[in-house]
Amino acid sequence: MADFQMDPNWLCWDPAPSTPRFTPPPGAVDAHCHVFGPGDVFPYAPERKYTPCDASKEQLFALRDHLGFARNVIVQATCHGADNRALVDALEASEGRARGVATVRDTVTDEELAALDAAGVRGVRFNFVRRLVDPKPDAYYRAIIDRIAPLGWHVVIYFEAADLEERWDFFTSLPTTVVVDHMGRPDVTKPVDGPEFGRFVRLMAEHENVWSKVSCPERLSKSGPPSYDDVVPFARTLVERFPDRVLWGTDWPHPNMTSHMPDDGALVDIIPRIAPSEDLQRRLLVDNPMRLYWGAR
Ligand SMILES: O=C(O)c1cc(C(=O)O)oc(=O)c1
Repeated sequence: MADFQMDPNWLCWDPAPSTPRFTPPPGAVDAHCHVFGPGDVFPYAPERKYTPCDASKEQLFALRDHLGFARNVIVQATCHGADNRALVDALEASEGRARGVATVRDTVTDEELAALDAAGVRGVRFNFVRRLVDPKPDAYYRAIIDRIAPLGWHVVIYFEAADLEERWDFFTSLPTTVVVDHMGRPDVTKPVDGPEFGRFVRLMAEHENVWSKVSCPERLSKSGPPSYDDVVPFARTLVERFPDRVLWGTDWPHPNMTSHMPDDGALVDIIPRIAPSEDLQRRLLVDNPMRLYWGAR
C-alpha cells in the first residue's frame, strides 16, 4: 500500500464551508472540480509536481449537496498524471451525476478511450502550466485530438496569460470545442478592457468553438477573500459577452493554494455578481454544462 505524505505547507480544503446565500438553479453543475486519491487506493503519479492532501469522491459529493448543486464535472488533476482510475471510480459512483475530463497519452488505445467514454469522460485536458507539467510538442497533442475528436469529445486547455500570444496559432487551429480553464489566468491588476484580457476576449469573439470557465477567483485575486472584488469584472465580462460558452466551477479541492484556502460557500456567493440575471445564471450553471457534458453527440 502506497504511503503518501502531502507536501510541506500544503493547504488542505475547507472541511466546513459556509452555506451559500445564493441558491443555484435546479440542476446546477459544478463544472470544474477534482478528486485526489485517496493515495493509498489510487496512487499519485510518479511524474507529479505536487503531493496533495486526499480529497475523495465521497467528500466531493458531500460538498456538491451542501452547496446546492446537482452534478459535477470532474477534471483529471495533474497529480494523477494520465492514470485516470480515481476519476473513473468517482464517475462510476456518481449515479450519472458526474462527467469527466481525462488526461491521456498519445499511446492510449481505442479500448481505453471506449472505457473512459463509457464511464462518462467527454474531454481531454492539455496542460501548459509549467509548474504543473512538462508541456509536449504540438504534434503530441494533435495526435491525441485525432483520436478523441471522432468520439465527440472536446479539449480543455490550461495555460498562463503570457502563453496565449505564443500559442495562439495552435489554440486557434484546434478542430474541437475548446474549453479554457480559469479565463486563461488573467493578471487582474491590469485593466479588464486592456490589451492582455482583450486578447483573451478576442480569442473567444473570433473563435466560436472556444469556451471559458469563469472560475478560480481565489487563484487570480489580489484583493482576496471572501469577495474577490478584483476578479468579478473579468468573469462578468465573459458571462455577459458569451453567455452560451461559459462554465462555472468551484475548483475544489483547490490544489496549490498558498495565500489561503477559500470558503466554497463564499465562492458560490460570487455567482450572482458575475451572472446578474436569472437567465445568465441558468445558462452558466445548467444549460451550457448540460449541453457540453450530458448532451447528444
Ligand atoms: O493552478 C493550479 O495549481 C491547478 C492545478 C490543477 C491540477 O493539478 O490539475 O488543476 C487546476 O485546475 C489548477
